[in-house]
Amino acid sequence: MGEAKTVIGVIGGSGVYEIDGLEDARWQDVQTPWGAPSDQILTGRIGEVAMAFLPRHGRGHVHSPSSVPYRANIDALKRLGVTDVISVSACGSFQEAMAPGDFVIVDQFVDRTFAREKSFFGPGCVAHVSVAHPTCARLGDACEAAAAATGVRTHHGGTYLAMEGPQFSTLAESRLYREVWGCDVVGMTNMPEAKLAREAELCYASLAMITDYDSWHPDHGEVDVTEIIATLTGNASNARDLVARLPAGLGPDRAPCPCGCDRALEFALMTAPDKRDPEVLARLDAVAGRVLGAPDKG
Ligand SMILES: CSC[C@H]1O[C@H](OP(=O)(O)O)[C@H](O)[C@@H]1O
Ligand SMILES: Nc1ncnc2[nH]cnc12
Repeated sequence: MGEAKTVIGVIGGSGVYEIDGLEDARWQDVQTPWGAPSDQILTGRIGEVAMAFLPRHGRGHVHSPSSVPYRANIDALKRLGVTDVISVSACGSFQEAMAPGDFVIVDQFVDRTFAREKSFFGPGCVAHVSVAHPTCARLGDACEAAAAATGVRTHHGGTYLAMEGPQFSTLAESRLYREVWGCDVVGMTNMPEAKLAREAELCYASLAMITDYDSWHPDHGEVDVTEIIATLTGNASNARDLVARLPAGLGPDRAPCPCGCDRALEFALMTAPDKRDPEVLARLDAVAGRVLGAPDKG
């Protein structure tokens, strides 16, 4: 058996609709059993490492946080052979020290979203994976090393409050998330994305780009899109710079994930083999193919 190869998937959030330095670049359609992804996927390589880039909201920002086809996006990346997913996201900050322009390598989430499909599994094939540690430490460390090379101030570790949106938080919510729940950043998209990546046995790291102080900060007033776009315009190139440095850090040859992200389904399937629905199994061919084996053609 050949050695496993790294394939980096990048999900670009608000303000990040392209990546730099890609050779042999080509936009391609990817079909999935969960519908169409947010857009075509840009594939190519940086040096010896294969890359796949997907703009989360689509080019031209056509999807709202609630309408992003999260399952199709993760399935499509898995189908392309992606092993490691870097999510890039614009976020509000709940911490004075996490200032607009900074990066945060997020490692925990509070999921307050409620109007999204959150699992690949369900009736016909039930599974329960652990998301106690929802991000990959190895990939997070690689992001931190790449971030250090960009020179951007970077905070290692932080809790991301995922809200449904599309409206920003009320002042009372902003204070609750900051003062009572102790969250560090707020955004609208990393859930269920991170949970689905875990179900698909993909390593997942989240790079938050701080764009604002949400609404709690007495000196900064309430957040609005104009402020966010102004910050993104000045800083999105830093995220692209970080992404372009990742392949050199991760390298082309891939050892099994020390955190076990790539084996998340090992003991997760609950439905007895003779009770599993063949149609449901067929939809799981990419995300759970490793544990389910080839679908039954009969
Ligand atoms: C443009 S402001 C709100 C918007 O920006 C963030 O998107 P993403 O996480 O994809 O960078 C936030 O989650 C909202 O969707
Ligand atoms: N303050 C904020 N709340 C939610 N999502 C955001 N994305 C960027 N800033 C945000």
